[in-house]
Amino acid sequence: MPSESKATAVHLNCSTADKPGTSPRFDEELAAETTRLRWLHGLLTGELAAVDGRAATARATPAGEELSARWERDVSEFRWSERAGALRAARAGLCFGRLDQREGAPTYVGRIGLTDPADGESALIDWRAPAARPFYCATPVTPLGVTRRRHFRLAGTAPDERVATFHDDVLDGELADDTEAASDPALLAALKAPRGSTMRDIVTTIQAEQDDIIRLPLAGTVVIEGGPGTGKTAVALHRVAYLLYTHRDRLARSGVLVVGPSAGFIRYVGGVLPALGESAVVFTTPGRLAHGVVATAADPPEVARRKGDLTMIEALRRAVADRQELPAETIRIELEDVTLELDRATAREARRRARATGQQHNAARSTFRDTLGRLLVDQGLERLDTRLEDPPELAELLAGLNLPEIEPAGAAEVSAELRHELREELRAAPEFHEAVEALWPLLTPQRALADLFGSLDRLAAASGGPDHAPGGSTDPGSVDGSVDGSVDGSVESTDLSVLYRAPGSPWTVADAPLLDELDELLGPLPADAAAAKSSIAEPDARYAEGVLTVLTSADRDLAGEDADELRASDFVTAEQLAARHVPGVPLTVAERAAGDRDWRYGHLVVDEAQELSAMDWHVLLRRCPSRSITAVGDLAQRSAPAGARSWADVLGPHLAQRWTHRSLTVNYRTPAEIMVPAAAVLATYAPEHRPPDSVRETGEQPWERTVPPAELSAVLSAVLDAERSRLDGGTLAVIVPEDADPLPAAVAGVAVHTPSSSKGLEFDSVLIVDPGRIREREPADLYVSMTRATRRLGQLHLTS
Ligand SMILES: Nc1ncnc2c1ncn2[C@@H]1O[C@H](COP(=O)(O)OP(=O)(O)OP(=O)(O)O)[C@@H](O)[C@H]1O
Repeated sequence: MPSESKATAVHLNCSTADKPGTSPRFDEELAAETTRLRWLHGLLTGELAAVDGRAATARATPAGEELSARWERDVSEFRWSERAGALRAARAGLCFGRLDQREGAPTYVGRIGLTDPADGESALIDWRAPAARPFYCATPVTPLGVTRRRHFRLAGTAPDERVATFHDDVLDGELADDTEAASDPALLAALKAPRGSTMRDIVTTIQAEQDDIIRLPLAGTVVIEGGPGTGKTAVALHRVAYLLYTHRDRLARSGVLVVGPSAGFIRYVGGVLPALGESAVVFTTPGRLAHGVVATAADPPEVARRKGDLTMIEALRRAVADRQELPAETIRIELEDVTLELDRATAREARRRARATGQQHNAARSTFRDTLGRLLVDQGLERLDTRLEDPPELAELLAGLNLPEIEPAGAAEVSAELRHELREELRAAPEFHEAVEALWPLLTPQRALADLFGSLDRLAAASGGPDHAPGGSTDPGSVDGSVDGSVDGSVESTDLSVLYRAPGSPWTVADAPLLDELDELLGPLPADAAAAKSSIAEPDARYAEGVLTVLTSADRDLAGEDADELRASDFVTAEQLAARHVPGVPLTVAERAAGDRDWRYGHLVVDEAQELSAMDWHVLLRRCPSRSITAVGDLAQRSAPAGARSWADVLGPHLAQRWTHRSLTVNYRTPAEIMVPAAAVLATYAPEHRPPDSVRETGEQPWERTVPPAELSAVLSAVLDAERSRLDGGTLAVIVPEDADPLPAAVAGVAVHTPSSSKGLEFDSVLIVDPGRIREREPADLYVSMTRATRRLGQLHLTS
């Protein structure tokens, strides 16, 4: 770009009424902006070619056997490929704004930062850079040095995009008018546009109150609360992009975990971060919190409440301790010359020693088995010794003869040999192994939980209390510690019988954190642990050690003097890193993190956070030791029985007072006409919550109709036909009660949701069938359903 046009700052006060063709001056400027946009595309194309070339060169570089060379090559290839990905993602809609300052040349704001190679000056500012902040925050009252902000509307496809039109906010002294958000044409155009099947990013129109939250510091936990449509999800996702940009060195390695309410929601929002050029993100749902399990079923409310309570942590510890049993009757093990008796005292001693190791249940089993074996061999030796002794009469006679003491020749050897024989025999005895399996079984979380919920006795033992000592015994002396030594029988008992269910029942969402907690208590099966260890080749382990050293020293540089900062080694061990590193397969952080239960993320985002139970939070926080968390939610939309009634209730036990609260108040989704009846529903069950203020009106009133069930099919068919014809490329959804009867064929081809599956989503047109039933079950569900609509809402009531 020639430098004089780069420096030109034409202070033309274009009103929002300006359109191409309405003034020669406007058209001239439009052409100049398009020229500049094309120049920026040229820069991007040039950088992309250079970066692709560097990635290819790095890939082709032979690194030999030298581990540090391999590390350097891999890092280099990864970094160049990452930049190439970000450049590609930024092509569409590359530059969307311009800032004219009181001094100096105008700056251009876009989806990525670009530099002019001719002079090394910044040609385009990344929207996340501090210099771009005035684009979102400057107001006539606080102009932040900006005299004019220009929003571009682009047309065409990259690299041939053009500026179709632009709109200026004049922030300069007397010329400035205090423009309301609602009169921002770029925002209104974005809000009026028909919705697609996936969420779009909002980089071009982020509002000041949203930008404030997006740019909050990385450290600490923030709860963002706001009514439906206030942009909580959008803000949380853009905050992730901002954090990855600002703290790339730290977060791109550890990744960010985003938890959303459903798989449908994740599909809906999953494209936003890739579109912003970010990939180090893992998405999951509460039903997937346990490794290897996808739980979708729901529990009855009282069961979900109980499962979501933190008392389950202690109950599960007791349930695991209960699997470390004493035999009800003495178990006899017949060996060749002697019968061994595995009685309660022997088992108790072996259990005491195994528990004292402090290891997880599955790892501690080998101590239990080996101790039991040793005690039984001792018992066998004792029994054989006694049997070999002379009868008492003979011993008396021999004593009377007063013969000199005869040293038993090689007694020690005889005993060692005998011990060896007994040990081998015991090792080969199936009864011994059956006894070990019965008294201290190897357990997966799934088996442990299914066994627990399928047995009233086990549930009683896990409930605690004086009558239910874990470990198959009411003998108080038998409760001698736990897997981690913390079960002492003193914790208050909880009646868990409500959790009983028929064996073979599907996993529920509320089971997921319990399975994860059990995973923590049980640990891997020894075979898995051994396999994981042996699969780590020696050079890979050394490679990982090297990586860890580099990362840790880089972290130290980043962390400065702050002793509270976590280092790479706080998150991973070299062994874990090696296990995650597959030579020759450069997995992304997201891929590696998603496949690793023990991965510790650098930041955690929880969407629809009001739905999470205390147990969900408990297991999630384990994945984020830095407690760098963004939680977004709305207590008025809570329908999960174990969800949050107050943020202090769910966060207090984990974070005490160490979290902050921010609010969003403007509804960018639901038009005012729809918010009126939605607010009326809210007032019936949560009058303490203020509905958000809609940013726009559409002039279209929501409608309601009552039909007899027999006519539902015909009415639905007619209504849906009419809606389809008005969609104009937008989206339509029917929302039915959670326990609805199958819908008539008329809805074929239309997205059908329940209130819970519609959480976090939005559609241009929403039709609610049988709202009375939805409300009867959970009034918040009706509020959620009504506020999914961006344009039209209809409700079909059924006569009883
Ligand atoms: N600044 C903005 N510019 C353009 N669109 C926006 C802006 N803020 C929010 N929106 C749009 O408003 C809609 C609602 O946003 P979002 O889904 O993030 O709200 P929410 O608070 O998470 O809603 P809910 O709690 O109901 O799920 C989305 O289409 C989003 O893209």
